[in-house]
Amino acid sequence: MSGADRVRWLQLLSLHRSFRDFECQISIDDKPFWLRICATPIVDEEGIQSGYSCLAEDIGKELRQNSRLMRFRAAMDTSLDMIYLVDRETLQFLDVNDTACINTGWSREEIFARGPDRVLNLDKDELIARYDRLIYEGDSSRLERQWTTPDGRDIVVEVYSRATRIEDRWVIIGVGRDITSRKQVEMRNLRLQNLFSALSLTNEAILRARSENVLFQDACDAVITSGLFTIAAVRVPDENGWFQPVAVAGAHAPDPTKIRVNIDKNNPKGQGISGEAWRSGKASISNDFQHDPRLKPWWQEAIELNIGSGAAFPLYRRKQKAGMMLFFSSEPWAFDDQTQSILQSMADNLSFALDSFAAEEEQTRAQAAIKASEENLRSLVHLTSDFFWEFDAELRFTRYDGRIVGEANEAAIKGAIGTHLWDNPGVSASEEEWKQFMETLAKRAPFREFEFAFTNLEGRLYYFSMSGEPVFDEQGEFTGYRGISRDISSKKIAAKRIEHLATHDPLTGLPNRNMFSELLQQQINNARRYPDQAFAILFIDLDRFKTVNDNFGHHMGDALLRDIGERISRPLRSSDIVARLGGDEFVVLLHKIKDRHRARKVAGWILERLSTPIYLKQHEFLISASIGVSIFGEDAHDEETLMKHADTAMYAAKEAGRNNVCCYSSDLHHHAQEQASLALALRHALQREELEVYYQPKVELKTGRVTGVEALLRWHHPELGQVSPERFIPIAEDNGLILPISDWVLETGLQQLRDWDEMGLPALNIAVNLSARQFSDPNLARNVVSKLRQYEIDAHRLELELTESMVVQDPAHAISVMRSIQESGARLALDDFGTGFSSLGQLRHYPIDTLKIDRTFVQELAEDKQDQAISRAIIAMGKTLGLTVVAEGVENEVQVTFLKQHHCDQIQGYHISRPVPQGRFIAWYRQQLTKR
Ligand SMILES: Nc1nc2c(ncn2[C@@H]2O[C@H](COP(=O)(O)O[C@H]3[C@@H](O)[C@H](n4cnc5c(=O)[nH]c(N)nc54)O[C@@H]3COP(=O)(O)O)[C@@H](O)[C@H]2O)c(=O)[nH]1
Repeated sequence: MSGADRVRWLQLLSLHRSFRDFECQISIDDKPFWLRICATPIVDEEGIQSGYSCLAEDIGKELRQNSRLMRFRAAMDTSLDMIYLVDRETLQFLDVNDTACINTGWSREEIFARGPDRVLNLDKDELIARYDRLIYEGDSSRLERQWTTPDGRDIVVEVYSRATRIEDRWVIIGVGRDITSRKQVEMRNLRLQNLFSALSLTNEAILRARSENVLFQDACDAVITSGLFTIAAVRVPDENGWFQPVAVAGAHAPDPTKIRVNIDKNNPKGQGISGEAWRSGKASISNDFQHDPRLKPWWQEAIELNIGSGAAFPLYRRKQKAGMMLFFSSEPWAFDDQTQSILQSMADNLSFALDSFAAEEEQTRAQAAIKASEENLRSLVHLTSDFFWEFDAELRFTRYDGRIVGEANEAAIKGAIGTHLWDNPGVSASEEEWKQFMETLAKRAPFREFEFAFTNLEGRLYYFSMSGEPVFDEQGEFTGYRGISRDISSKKIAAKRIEHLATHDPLTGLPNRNMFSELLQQQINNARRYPDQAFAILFIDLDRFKTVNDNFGHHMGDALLRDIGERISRPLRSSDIVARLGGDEFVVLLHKIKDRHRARKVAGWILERLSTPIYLKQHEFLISASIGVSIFGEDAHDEETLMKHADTAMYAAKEAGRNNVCCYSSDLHHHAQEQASLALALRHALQREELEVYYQPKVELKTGRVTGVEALLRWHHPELGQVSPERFIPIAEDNGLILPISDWVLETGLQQLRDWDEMGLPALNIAVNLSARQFSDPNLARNVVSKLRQYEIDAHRLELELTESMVVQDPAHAISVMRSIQESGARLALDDFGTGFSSLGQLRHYPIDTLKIDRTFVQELAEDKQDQAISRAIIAMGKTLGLTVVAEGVENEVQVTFLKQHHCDQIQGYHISRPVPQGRFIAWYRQQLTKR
C-alpha cells in the first residue's frame, strides 16, 4: 500500500468503526492491484475490538474504466460546448461536462436530477422518439432549445445529438452550444431585415398610393407586416391641436378616437411623444412606455394595449409639419439606434411622398386650371372667330382649336398641321413681315398681331391675326409656341374699304387725288432711278360739264362721269393709271411714255372714245374734253410742277377751242401766267369800272334799216389796255365771274335801250350774248323777265344769243331752257351757227327766232365755194323754218351782195360798223337816220 493510502488506512482503522469503499492500491509481487475495501470492527462480548472483518473488491477493471471516463471527462470539460451523455434505457444523464453546468447555471447533480427531458424541455415520449430515431437512422440531429437559467436569463441552446453503443447499451451523446448571442444577432438582423422590408413596403406604397390617406394606411400596414411593432398609426392635428387618426394598423390597434393627444405643451395630453415630436420637429422615443413619466397620462392605455415602447416621427409636407407617424411595440427597448434610423428614413420617405403629392396636387390643380381655362378658351373660341393654336419645338403647326367656318377652311387648316406656316401655299404675308416674324420666333420671343392673308382651296381670301408666346417645359427647354389667331377678314376688308374710300373716288372707283399723288410720287422716284421709267401726264377736263350737272342734276352728272371714267381707261394699258381728281377733272399717267407725239396720240384716242354719244335716260350727251400733256423729265422733275404744267396745257387746249389736246411748252407757261394774272385782275374789273359795253348794229339787208345792236363787252385793262373778250370771257367762264359780268352787261344794255328810247330814238332791239354758265342757270328766264321789267323794256326787243355748243351738249334740255326764255317774250338767236356739231336737220327742233351764220363762212364767201354753199344752205334752212337769218362778220360789199342774193335777212359786221361805245353808236345811228 502506498504511503498516502497507508496513512488514510491507519486513520480509518484508528477510528474503530465500520467503513466502506476505501479504495487503495496495493502491490503483490510488484503487481499493482486496486481494491475497494469494506471493513467492520470485530468486537468481543466485552466490547473489545479484536480486529476488522474486511471485504476487499478488486476494482482494477472498474478503475481502468473510470480512468478512461475521467480522461473523457477531462476532454469534455475542456470543450466550450456543453456535452452530455444520456442512457437511452434509463433516460438518465450518464454524464455532463463542466461547460454544461456553467452555461445552464445548474450543478451536475441538479442536471442529473432533472434528467434530459426537463433540461431539454421536451416531453418524455418525444425524447424517446427522438433518441430512437437517432439510433435507428444512425445519423445526428439538431435541436434548438430555449432555457431560462436559474438566474432568470433566457438562453438559446443548439444541441447536436448522436446515438452510440457503449458496451451493451445505447448512449446518446449530446453536444450543446449556447447560441444566445448568435441568436440575438440573428434576431437583430431579422428585425432589421423586417424593418427594411417594412421600409421597402412603405416605399412601394409611396409609389403605388394615389392619395395621402391610402399611403398612410399602406405604410401602417407595412410596418405591422414587419412583425416588429404591434401598432402603427398616422395622426394629424386638427385646428384645435388634437391629433386625429388618419390611418392605424395592428392587432392591438386601439380605437383611434379614444386616445387623446394634443400638440400643446401646456396641455397634459400634449406632453407625450407625439406632442414633443410635433413641437421639436424631431422624433421622440420612449423605450419604456409604461414607466416613462412623460407618458403617465397614457399608462393605463399602455397596459391595456401591451405597449412596451413607442416612437413618434413628425411628417412634413413642403417643409411644413403635416402629421405624426407612430410606432408601438409590446417590447420595451424596441427602438434602438438602428431601428430609429430606419424609421426616420421611413418618415422621411413619407414626407417626400407628401411633397410629391403636394406637387402632384398642385400640378393637378394647375392642369385642372389649365384644362378649365382651356375649356373656357375653347368655349370662348367657339363663340368667336378666334382659334387656339400650337407650334411644336420645330415651329410646325400642330394644333388648332376653335370654330372654323366652311369645309374648305377646315380642310386647309387640317392639311396645314405638321407643316410650317410659311410653307403653306395659301398663306401669304409680305417678305418683310415674314422676315420679322421668323426673327421673333428664332428669338423665342412673344409676338402680337402678326397678320397674314390666307386663300382657301375655293380661292376665297381671308385675313388672320396671330398672337403667340413661347412655351418652355420645367427644365426651361423650349417646346414650341401657343397662342390665338383671329379671323380679321371683315375688319381687314372694312379697313381696305376705308382705305379704298380714302384713296379712291367713290363714284368712278378710280384712284382719287391723294392716291394719284402717292402713285405719281412712286413713279417719279422710279423714273429718277431708272430713266426708262419716264412717263407722261394727261390732264383731262371735260368741256362744259357743269351744264350737265346744272341742267340734269347730279345723278345724271354722276352717271355720265362713271361712263367717262371707263371711256378714258379703255384705250390705256393696265400699267397706266387713271384717276379722278374731282368734278370733271381726270388725270392719266402714261407709263413709260416720254415723247409728246405718243402722249398726244393716246390723248387723241381718249377724245375719240369720249366723242361717241352717251345715252342716258333717253338723253343723248356729247362729251368732249380738253387734255393737257406734260412729260416727266422734260417739262418737270417734280410732282407739283408736272401737274401744274399739264393743267396749263389743258387750259391751252380749252382756249384752243376745247375738245383738244395741248402739250406743255414754256410759251404756254408764260401764257398761263398771263391768264392767271388776268383772272386776278378781272375780279376787280367790275368794281373798278374797267368794263364797258360796246354796241354793234345789225342792219336789215333789204331796207338798210338798223334793226338793233349787239352788246359786246370790252375790258379796258389799266396796263394792258383793251383786252379782247375772246381772251377774258373764257377766264370769266372758268372762274364764275361770267355770271355777275353777264348780269351787268344785260342791265347795261337794257338801261341803254331805255336811255335811247327816252332820247326819242327809233326803238332798237338789243342782242346780248349768253354764256354757257348763264344758259345752265335755272333762274335764267326768271332773271331775264325781272330785268326786262326793271328797265321797262318789251321782252321781244331783247334777243339772247346762244351758241350751238350750248345746245348740242344736251339738246333736249337746251330746248326746254330755250322755251322758258321764249315764254318770257324774249327772242333767241343761235350764234356762230355752222361751227358746232348740230346739223341743219336739227335746227327745226330748236325754239329760236334768229339764226346767225358764223363769220368764218361769211368771210370767205367771195372765194370759197364751200362756204358759199354752206351759207346758202343755212340761209335757206333758216328761211324755211321761219327764222331771221343774220350774217355776222360782213366786211365787204361782195359779201353783202351774196347775202342779199340769197335773201339773208340782216347783216352785222365791220362793213356796217365795228362794235363801238354807246356815244359813238348814237352818233353813227343818228347819222344813219338822217341818211334815210
Ligand atoms: N358771253 C358773252 N360773250 C361776249 C360778250 N361780248 C363779247 N362776247 C363774245 O366774245 C367773243 C368776241 O367778241 P368780240 O371781240 O366783241 O368780237 C365780236 C365782234 O367784234 C366781231 N365782229 C363783228 N363784226 C366783225 C367783222 O366784220 N369782222 C371780224 N373779224 N369780227 C367781227 O364778232 C364778234 C361778235 O361775235 P358774236 O357774239 O358771235 O356775234 C364773241 O364770241 C362774243 O360773242 C358778252 O358780253 N358776253
